[in-house]
Amino acid sequence: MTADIISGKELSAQIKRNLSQEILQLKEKNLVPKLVVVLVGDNPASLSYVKGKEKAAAEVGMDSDLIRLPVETSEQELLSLLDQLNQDSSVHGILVQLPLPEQIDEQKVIDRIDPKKDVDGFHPINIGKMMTGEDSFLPCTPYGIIEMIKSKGIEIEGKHAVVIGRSNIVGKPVGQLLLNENATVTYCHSRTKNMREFTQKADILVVAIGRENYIKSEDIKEGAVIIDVGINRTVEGKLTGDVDFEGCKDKAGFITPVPGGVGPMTITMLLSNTIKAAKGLTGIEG
Ligand SMILES: NC(=O)C1=CN([C@@H]2O[C@H](COP(=O)(O)OP(=O)(O)OC[C@H]3O[C@@H](n4cnc5c(N)ncnc54)[C@H](OP(=O)(O)O)[C@@H]3O)[C@@H](O)[C@H]2O)C=CC1
Ligand SMILES: Nc1nc(=O)c2c([nH]1)NC[C@@H]1CN(c3ccc(C(=O)N[C@@H](CCC(=O)O)C(=O)O)cc3)C=[N+]21
Repeated sequence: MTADIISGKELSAQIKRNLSQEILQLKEKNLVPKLVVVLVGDNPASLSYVKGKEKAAAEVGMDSDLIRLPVETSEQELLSLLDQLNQDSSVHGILVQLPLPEQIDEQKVIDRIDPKKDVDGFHPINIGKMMTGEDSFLPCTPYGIIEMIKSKGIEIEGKHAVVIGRSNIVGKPVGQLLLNENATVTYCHSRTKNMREFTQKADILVVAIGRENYIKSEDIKEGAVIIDVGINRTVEGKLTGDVDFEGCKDKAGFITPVPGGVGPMTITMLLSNTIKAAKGLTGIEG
């Protein structure tokens, strides 16, 4: 079997065309959705993601601002900035790039963002609503993954979905969204024993660990849907995922590449959430 490759790049381009149209309509009603990204410090990987977000916002005609703060910024300074952005009615979406320097408590920062502007979907209010199935901002990476699976007409209901990784930003919420879609969900993590027994039974396998080539063809089931979230840089400086793509592509039914897979979808869903925030805050519809 040769897997059907789910291109996040192509699906993103399609979705962004629709988002551009929607923004044109909002602009006719004098609403220009605006995203503000806050980056503390100068981690090169973070800077490169943040640049990607700005570029994508410009592509769809959205306003965006990047606020860069020095690495020694105090927690109080960042919280005060968030209070200001929460108050500013021209700002619809706020994203604080993670990870933050160690003097800053990440959870305190996330908790301070107005849930109506929380386009990352990390605020406890939005996480709670996601769990109960209420309308909310869905975390961008998990949201993008569901859209990728659905774009291929793959049925999620009744499937055994296995998620490797249990971070608050990827693993936990992607399992919850798969559960909301009526999959049977298993989480694996660093304390899981005999992980291969789970991965080999997965109809849908989501890998979000951060280790190059961790999942190999012998770990997966024939015909499975393989979603590779990992972003790793090889010693040669190339981007690569957590899955051995070459080894798995002849056994899987569907597989996502890195780059060009989940990453671009994360950014696209961020744009989609920002439009949703702009509409929700102003009551203006496209
Ligand atoms: N494409 C995209 O849009 C995005 C990609 N990423 C990438 O996805 C990857 C994961 O990110 P994130 O969730 O933030 O990472 P974290 O480091 O926060 O979490 C990693 C998770 O993987 C688990 N884990 C680590 N090693 C193993 C192992 N050997 N076996 C089983 N489980 C293991 C950890 O388990 P435990 O909890 O027990 O420690 C933890 O739950 C990274 O490569 C990151 O760069 C992240 C966000 C967006
Ligand atoms: N508050 C917050 N929200 C996030 O959503 C968030 C974050 N912090 N911190 C870091 C992670 C990581 N992340 C990525 C987004 C896009 C790509 C992406 O577009 N990757 C391209 C490659 C980009 C390149 O070439 O460097 C791809 O996979 O094709 C990757 C990773 C969002 N994150």
